[in-house]
Amino acid sequence: MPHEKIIEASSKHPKPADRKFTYGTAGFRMKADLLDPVMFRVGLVAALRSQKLNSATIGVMITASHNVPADNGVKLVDPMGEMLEPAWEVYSTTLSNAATDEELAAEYQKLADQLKIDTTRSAKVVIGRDTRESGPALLKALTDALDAVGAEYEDHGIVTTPQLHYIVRCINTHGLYGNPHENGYYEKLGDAYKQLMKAHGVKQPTKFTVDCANGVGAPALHKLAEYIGSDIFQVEIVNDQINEPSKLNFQCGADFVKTQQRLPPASKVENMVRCASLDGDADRLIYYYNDDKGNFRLLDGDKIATLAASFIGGLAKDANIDLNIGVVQTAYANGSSTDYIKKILGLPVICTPTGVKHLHHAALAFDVGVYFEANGHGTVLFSNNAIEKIQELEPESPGQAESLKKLRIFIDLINQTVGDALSDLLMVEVILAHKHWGPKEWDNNYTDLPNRLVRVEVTDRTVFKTTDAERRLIEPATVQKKIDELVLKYSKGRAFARASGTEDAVRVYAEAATRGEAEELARLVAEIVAQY
Ligand SMILES: CC(=O)N[C@H]1[C@@H](OP(=O)(O)O)O[C@H](CO)[C@@H](O)[C@@H]1O
Ligand SMILES: [Mg+2]
Repeated sequence: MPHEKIIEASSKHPKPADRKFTYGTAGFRMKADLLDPVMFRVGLVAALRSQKLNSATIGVMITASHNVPADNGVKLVDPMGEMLEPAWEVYSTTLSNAATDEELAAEYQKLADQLKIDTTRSAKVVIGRDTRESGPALLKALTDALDAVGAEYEDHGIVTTPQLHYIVRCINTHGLYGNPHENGYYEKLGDAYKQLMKAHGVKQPTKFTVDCANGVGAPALHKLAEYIGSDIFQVEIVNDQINEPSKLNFQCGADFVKTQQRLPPASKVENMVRCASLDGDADRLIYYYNDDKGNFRLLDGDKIATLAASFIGGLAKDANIDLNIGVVQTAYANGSSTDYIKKILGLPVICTPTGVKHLHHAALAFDVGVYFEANGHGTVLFSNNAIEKIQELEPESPGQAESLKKLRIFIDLINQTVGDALSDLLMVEVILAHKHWGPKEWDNNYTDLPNRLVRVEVTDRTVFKTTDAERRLIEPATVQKKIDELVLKYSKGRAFARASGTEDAVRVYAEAATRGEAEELARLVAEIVAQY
């Protein structure tokens, strides 16, 4: 029992008395200078998690995604590369809030006893971090904890968040999912892309621009592009200044483009050229372009989801294989995208609360579950049943054989563990090349309803409680009735208000038939919310 070692090591990473930490939607995330004690405690949790799961390898990713450079954070990755099991979010919160070193050691033992964990068995952890300056010091706090409890660990250095998720799954499937390192990731995705792009009748892709948010996606995309080769992947990489930490996510990246609805100032592109932006840890992707009149056009997570669903549905049809394909969205999805999926693609749509763990879980119900949040967080999940069907079906014609082969390769192209901006980028490029589409043709699938997302400061956001996948408020009691009355006044009007899980605010979303009505509906709903 490493009781004394935990106390001795923890004393180097004291918790401030006035701080309460919570493992939220995306792990722990805060100002980097507050994170040291949390990192130490997360190390203890990771070791316990591994020991609980028969010494399976657990991932620890040090990142704060699209947040400002002064922030950092940490999230745990479960053995199949998925998000941490929710019950362990609570355990992580409890350990992180132990007031003293002695209390921490006691809470550690209490958790081990409660979960019947043999703390003498081996614990295995792999670590990754993004490009933030605070990363190395936080890594030390983490490894101090792992050393105190005798855990084995491998530091994979600066990698994207999805790459760490991929590495964890590779290790725990003994290489079945792929070679458990960064180069294995490039080989797996790059080989799939090359095979799909060299298939019969595929249009050679034109050059496009990718904004890497001055984050870890930049070195990763450079390496991926080098592996694939410029003959079939012509990309101009911008905002790749990872050696200037203050530039991370600054005036660039997927979050900037989605929220500001404009090009990053540093991106100089001609009209009708497709562009993409990653976020700071490369787990979110947004496409966009300036149309022939120079107007900015966003191709967000909804557009990526509908493109993927349409292509996979078409491949399944041509392969004459019966797959239950569905799309998972949140309330933020544009109403036009939901209508397109249901009425044009003829596919079911499930709406879940915000947060990829909810969408990921819902997508598992399908043979092929396409899930994306509007902000570009998402992937495509193929169930084991679907993979077996695709692998085993005997084609009866050359056309069917070709489509089945593409479906099989497509499974390798997509990171099945978590939303992955680089994997999603390759997927979009493959689909556009197969359809001979540019951004305009893609955009023409459906037209977004004008919409507005507003951030409202309130006294206490926790009084706002929702139901029906966060689409309706149950508390404060009168608010939803007022929203409903307002919505009725607008053609194609829709609006909702929900407490943010990552910021101290309430978010209001509204859409309507015209830009003016959407803005007015959002403003009026925000005024109601702001009274609380
Ligand atoms: C409108 C919006 O983009 N909300 C984001 C944001 O959640 P909020 O609960 O809305 O703060 O952060 C989540 C974690 O990154 C992400 O899953 C979600 O899509
Ligand atoms: Mg991110």
